[in-house]
Amino acid sequence: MLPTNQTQPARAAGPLVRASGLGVERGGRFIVRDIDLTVSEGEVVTLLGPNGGGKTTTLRAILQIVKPTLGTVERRPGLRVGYVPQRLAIDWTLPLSVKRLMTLTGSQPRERIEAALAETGVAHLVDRPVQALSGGEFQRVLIARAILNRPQLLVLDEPVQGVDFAGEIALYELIGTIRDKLGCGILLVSHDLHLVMARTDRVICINTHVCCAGAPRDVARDPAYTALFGPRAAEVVAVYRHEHDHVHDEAHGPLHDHGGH
Ligand SMILES: Nc1ncnc2c1ncn2[C@@H]1O[C@H](COP(=O)(O)OP(=O)(O)OP(=O)(O)O)[C@@H](O)[C@H]1O
Repeated sequence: MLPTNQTQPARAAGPLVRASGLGVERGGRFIVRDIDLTVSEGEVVTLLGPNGGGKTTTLRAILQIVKPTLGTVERRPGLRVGYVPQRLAIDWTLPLSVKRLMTLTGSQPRERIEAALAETGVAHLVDRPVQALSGGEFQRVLIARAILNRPQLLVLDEPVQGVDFAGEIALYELIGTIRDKLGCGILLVSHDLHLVMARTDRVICINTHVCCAGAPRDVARDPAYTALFGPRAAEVVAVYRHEHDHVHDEAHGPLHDHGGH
C-alpha cells in the first residue's frame, strides 16, 4: 500500500491545442489540407511558408474563426487565447487612443491596461493616438492587448511586420519573455528565417500541406525546406552547420570539418 503522503505523479496535461488532418476548402480548392499540429504550454511553434501557403488560414482554423472542411481542432477546455491578427480593421481616419484600442473588445480597468502595456515596454504610450505609433510600437500595443487576459495560448500572425531588423530582434525577445512569464504556448507566423530558426522550439513549413516540421536544426537540413525557400534557406542551413562544438585552430586557419564557412 502507498504511504498516504506520497505525491502521485502529475498526469500529463497534453497539448493546449491539437489540429489533426485539418483541411480548409474555399472556392472549390483546398487552401490547406492534412495539417497536423500541436502547441503545448511553454512552447514556441512557428509556421513558415510562402505567401498564400495557408499560414493565416491554419491559424484561423485553430482559433475557430474558420470552420475546417476536414479534420478536427481540439482545444483544452476553457482555453484562454490571445490573438494578434495580421491585419486589424481600424478606421485610421478616426481618433483612437491606445487605451481605447485596448478596450475595443471589452472594458478593462486602467491598471490592467497599464500593466499589460508595461509588460510589452510601451506603458508610456497609453494616451497616444494609435495613428502616431511607429510600426514596432504598434505591434507591442497589439501584443499587450493580446495578453490582457493572461492567455494560455498566444497566437501571433506576423508580429514583426513593419518593424526594422533591430526591432524584430527585440520583439522576438519580448515574445520569449512573455512565454517565460506566462508559461503560455505561442503559435506564430513569421517570414524571417534567421530569427525564427534561432528563437523557436518547433517549426512547421506550410505550403498548402506540411512540407516539413520539427526542431529548427532538423528542418533547416530538410531538402523540402530548401526547396520551399530556395537560396535564402541555404544561408540558414550554413548558420546551423556552423556549430561551435569544435575549436578553431588559429595557427592552421579555420577547421574544415563542418563546411559552414
Ligand atoms: N475565404 C477565402 N476564399 C477563397 N480563397 C481564400 C480565402 N481565404 C484565403 N484564401 C486564399 O487561400 C490562400 C492562403 O491564404 P492565407 O492567407 O492563409 O496564406 P498565408 O500563408 O497566410 O499568406 P501570406 O504569407 O501572404 O500572409 C491564398 O491564396 C488566399 O488568397
